Amino acid sequence: MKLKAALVQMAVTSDKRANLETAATYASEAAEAGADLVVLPEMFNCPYSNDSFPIYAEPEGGESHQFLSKLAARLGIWLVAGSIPERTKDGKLYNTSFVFDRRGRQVAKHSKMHLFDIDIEGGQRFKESDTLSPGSQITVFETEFGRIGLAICYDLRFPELARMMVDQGAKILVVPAAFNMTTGPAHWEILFRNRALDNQAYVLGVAPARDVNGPYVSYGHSLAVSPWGDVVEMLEAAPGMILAELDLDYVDKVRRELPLLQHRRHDIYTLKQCGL
Ligand SMILES: O=C(O)CCC(=O)C(=O)O
Repeated sequence: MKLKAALVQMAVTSDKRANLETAATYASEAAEAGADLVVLPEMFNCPYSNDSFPIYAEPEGGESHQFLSKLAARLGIWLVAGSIPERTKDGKLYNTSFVFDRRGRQVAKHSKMHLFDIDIEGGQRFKESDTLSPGSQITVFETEFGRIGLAICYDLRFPELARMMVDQGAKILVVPAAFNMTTGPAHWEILFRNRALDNQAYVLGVAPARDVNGPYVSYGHSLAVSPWGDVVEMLEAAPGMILAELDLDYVDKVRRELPLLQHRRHDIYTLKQCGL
């Protein structure tokens, strides 16, 4: 079974409505080209900054959520709606990705579990935990193509999380993300290829286009990696879209021929999900 995925590397501005419209334009183009699944970047409706998150934050069911739900229904696509700052009833903020099915129903929601607090000498600094709270759910959702796992940006650096999504049946991992000009050139492609190899899964990374005048300069380089670890397609820094065909039978073939997931020594070590 095959599905067509569209990876939308859009320019993100400080105008929320304009960002939603840009996402809709790409999604319409993708649907016209036969895309089954459209993926938007991390924080696609808001500048990536701690100053902006509280201002742009919305509850589940807010303006962006309604817009995206209608968009998915109108186009008849699966929509992994990048991420937006979400405000919950208790007033906390999360970096949250909503997923809508072809009828516009929300079928999943992932809040970034690992907050991006780094301070690289002479390079990137950021402290998401100044404004955001971490999510605590591992997110896998069911489609007619099988299960898809969802993580956000820095979450990708934690191989345990990817492996747990795969243990829950995911053959595709979708990662809205926004690496920067310090860690992007150094680690972006390696990490995506690593997770694909570790788990023999398709891994999709979707970033905002680079804006050198923005508060946070995105590395871009949205990419699709195959379960064999090949980069199927990768963009550079400019706005654009990848349309990639994902072959789920190929995932099965790679896992059958090189059965590393079955070769694990569960008698020696194990990965367990903690009760909350
Ligand atoms: O892990 C990285 O290097 C970048 C992560 C990041 O930018 C994020 O989580 O938003």
